[in-house]
Amino acid sequence: MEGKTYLEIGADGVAIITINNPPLNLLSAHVMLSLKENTELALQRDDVKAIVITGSNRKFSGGFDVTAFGNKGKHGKFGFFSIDFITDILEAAGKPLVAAIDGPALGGGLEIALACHARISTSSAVLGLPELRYGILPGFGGTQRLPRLVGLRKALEMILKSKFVNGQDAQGMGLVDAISSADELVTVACHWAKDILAQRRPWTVSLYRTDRLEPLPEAKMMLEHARVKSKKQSPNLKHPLVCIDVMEEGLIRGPRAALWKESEALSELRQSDTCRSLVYYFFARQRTSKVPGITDMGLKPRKVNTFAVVGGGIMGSSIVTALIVSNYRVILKEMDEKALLAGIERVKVNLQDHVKKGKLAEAKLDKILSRCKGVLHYEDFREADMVIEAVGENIYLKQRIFAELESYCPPHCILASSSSMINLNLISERKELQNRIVGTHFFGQAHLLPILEIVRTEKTSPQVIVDLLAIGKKMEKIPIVIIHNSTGSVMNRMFFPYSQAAMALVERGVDLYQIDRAAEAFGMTMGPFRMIDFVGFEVLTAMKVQFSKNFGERFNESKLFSVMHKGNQAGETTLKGFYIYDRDSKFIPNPDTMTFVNKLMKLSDEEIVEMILFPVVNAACFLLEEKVVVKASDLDVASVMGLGFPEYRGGIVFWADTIGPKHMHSKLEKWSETYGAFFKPCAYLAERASKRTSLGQAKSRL
Ligand SMILES: C[C@H](O)CC(=O)SCCNC(=O)CCNC(=O)[C@H](O)C(C)(C)COP(=O)(O)OP(=O)(O)OC[C@H]1O[C@@H](n2cnc3c(N)ncnc32)[C@H](O)[C@@H]1OP(=O)(O)O
Repeated sequence: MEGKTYLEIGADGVAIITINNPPLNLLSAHVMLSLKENTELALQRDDVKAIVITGSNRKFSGGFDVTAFGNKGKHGKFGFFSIDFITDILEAAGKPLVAAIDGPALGGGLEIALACHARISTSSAVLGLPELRYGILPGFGGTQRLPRLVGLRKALEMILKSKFVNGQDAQGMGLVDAISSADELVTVACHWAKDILAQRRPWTVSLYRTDRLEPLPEAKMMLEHARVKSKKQSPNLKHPLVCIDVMEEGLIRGPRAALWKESEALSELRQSDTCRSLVYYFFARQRTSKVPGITDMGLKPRKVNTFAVVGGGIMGSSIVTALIVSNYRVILKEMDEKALLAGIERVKVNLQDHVKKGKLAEAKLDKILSRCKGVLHYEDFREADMVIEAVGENIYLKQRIFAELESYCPPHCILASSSSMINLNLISERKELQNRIVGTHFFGQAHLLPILEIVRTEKTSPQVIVDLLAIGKKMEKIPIVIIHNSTGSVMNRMFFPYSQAAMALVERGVDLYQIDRAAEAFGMTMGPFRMIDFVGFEVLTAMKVQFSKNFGERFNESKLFSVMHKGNQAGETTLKGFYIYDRDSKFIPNPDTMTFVNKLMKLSDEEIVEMILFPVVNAACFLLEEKVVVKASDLDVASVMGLGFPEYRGGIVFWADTIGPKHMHSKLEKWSETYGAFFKPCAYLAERASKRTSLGQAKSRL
C-alpha cells in the first residue's frame, strides 16, 4: 500500500494538497512522506499564501494503515511523523492551513486535521480516534490536541470508547469550525484559509490552546475516574491506562513533553500481543461478509422492505424489535388475540429497555412501534419480502407453517427459520421453495446481540445469502455465514460445551461462582452460569434434546441442569436462575444454588479456564473438521460476538494457536480418560497437534 499526495496551486494563492490512496486514503509511510514533501514545497513557494489539505474521492483519510504498525521502516519511530512533521512543520507553518473533511477522518487522518489551523467538514463526515481498538493509542498528537479542542471530558469519551462523531456533532463540540456541502467543501476551506491570513478568522494552534480545558483539579479527577472505570471494565488491558497517563502528562508537564511520551508509548504498544490480536480481529471481523463462491459472483442485494415474523414469543418479539429499530416494516403473526397482544407488549418492553439504556430516544418509541403490525392470519403475508418463522423447536409445527407460507407469500419472498436446532432440509419438501429457505439465527436475544448467523442449506441460492448479508448490515449485525447446515449452528455448538464443562466441574465439587469469576477474570463477558441465565433454560433445554440425539458420547448429561429446571428457575427472563435478578438486571448469587457450592474439588482459576475453554476449542475444531464455516476466523468472530470471548485475545481459534494445539490435545486426552468422552479431542485437533501446525492458519497482519 503506497499512495501519495497531489499538490495543486490555485490562482488565488491557495495550495490544495490532496491525500490519494484509494479506497480510504489510508496513511502509509509513503503517503506521510509525500504529504511532508508537498507541505514543505508549498511553504517555500512565494506564490502560495495558504494551504488546504483534503482527501480524494470525498474521503479525507481512514487513518494509518494498521498493517504497518509492526514495521520499523526507515523512519522507525512514529515520533518522526508526530513531532518533526505534524507539529514542527504542519502546525508551526507560517502560512494558514485548513483541513477540508468529507467521509472518514479517523485515527491519524483526524490527527493531521487537528494540527491544521481550522477544520471545515461536511455534516456527514465521520470523525474519531479509534486507536484503542487496536491496543495502541492515538500516536500523531491526538491525545493532546483533541482535549484542547473539545475539552478533556469529551476527548476522554471519544478516545476511550473509540467513539465516532459526524460533522454536525463535531461542529457542536468545537472539533470543526464550519460545515459545508460536499460540492463546495474545498472552496469554503480556501476562503477560510484566506480569511485567516487576512486576520478575519482566528489562527488557532490546537496544541497550545487552553481555553477549552477544564481546571486542573477537575481534570485530574476525571482522569482518575477514567482509570478506575477502565481497570474495572477491562482489568487485563494496559493500553487504556497508558493513554490516560499520556493525556495527564500533557496537562501537568505540557503538551510537547506529552507528545514524546505518546510516541514512545505507541512504539511499545504496537509490538504488544494485545495489538497483534486486536489487529487480527479487526480484519477477521471485516472478512465475515466475504464468502468465496457467493459474494464474488457479482450479485447485487435485492430490496427488502417488509418482513413478516411468525410467533411473538421471546425470540419472535426480539426479532421484531431488532427489525423495526432498523427501519423495516414488520407484520407480526400470532395464533390468537391474547398471544398477539402479549407479543406486541414484549416488543414494547424491549424498546423501553433500549430507551432506559440510552440507545433510543423516548420520543421515537411510538414511531418505531408503529412499524409493527399485528395480524392473526396469513393474508397480509402477500406483501412480505421475507418471512422469519420464530416458533418453538417443533418440526411438525414448522412444516405446517412453511406449507401455509407457500400459499400466501409472493414467489420472491425469502423464507427463513430462526431455529438453530432443526435441520432446515426437513422444513419443506417442496423443491420450488428450497432455494428460498435459509436459517437466520440470532443468538440470545436478537435486539441485544450484534451477530446474525446465516445458515445455508445445499439448496439455498447465493442470491438469498447476498440479500441476507445486506439485511444484516442494515441491522448492524456481524454476519457469520454457515455453509453447511448442522445441528446447533456455530454459536450454540461453542456455547454448549462452555456451559456443559462448567456444570461438570460443579458436579465434581468446584465452586460454581468461582467458575464464573475465573472466566470473567480471563476476560469472558459472562461466566458460563451467568451466560446460561442470559440465554435461558428454555433455549438450553431445546439444545440439550438435539445435542444428546446428535452428538452421542460428546454430550454430557448434567444433573445440575435438571435440578434447576425442575425448580422453575429458568434464567434472567424469569428473574431467577443461578443468580437472582432485579428489574434493572442487577444480580446476586441465588441462595438455592448454594447446595451446589460444596467446594470439594479445588482448582486454580487457570485450571478452571482451561477446563471450560479447551472443550470450546475442541468444538471449534469439530466445526472446522465438518467444514461448517468457510474460514476459521469466522469462528473467532462468533466466539467474541456470541460467547463474549475477549476480542483482545483474538477469538477462540487465534487464542488456541497462541497456546498451541499440542498442549490442548494432551490436556483434553487426559481429562477424557478421567472424566469421560465429553473431553475427547477430535481428529482435526489431534492431527494438528501431532503435526504441530496451527488450527486456524490465522495470522495477525502485523
Ligand atoms: C498513528 C495513528 O494514531 C494510528 C491510526 O491511525 S489507527 C487507524 C485508525 N483508523 C481506523 O481505525 C479506521 C478503520 N476502518 C474503518 O472503520 C472503516 O474501514 C471505514 C469506516 C473507514 C470505512 O468503511 P467502509 O467504507 O465500509 O470500507 P471497508 O470495507 O471497511 O474498508 C475498505 C478496505 O480497507 C481496509 N481498511 C480499512 N481501514 C483500514 C486501516 N486503518 N488499515 C488497514 N486497512 C484498512 C479494510 O480492511 C478493507 O479492506 P478489503 O477491501 O481488503 O476488505
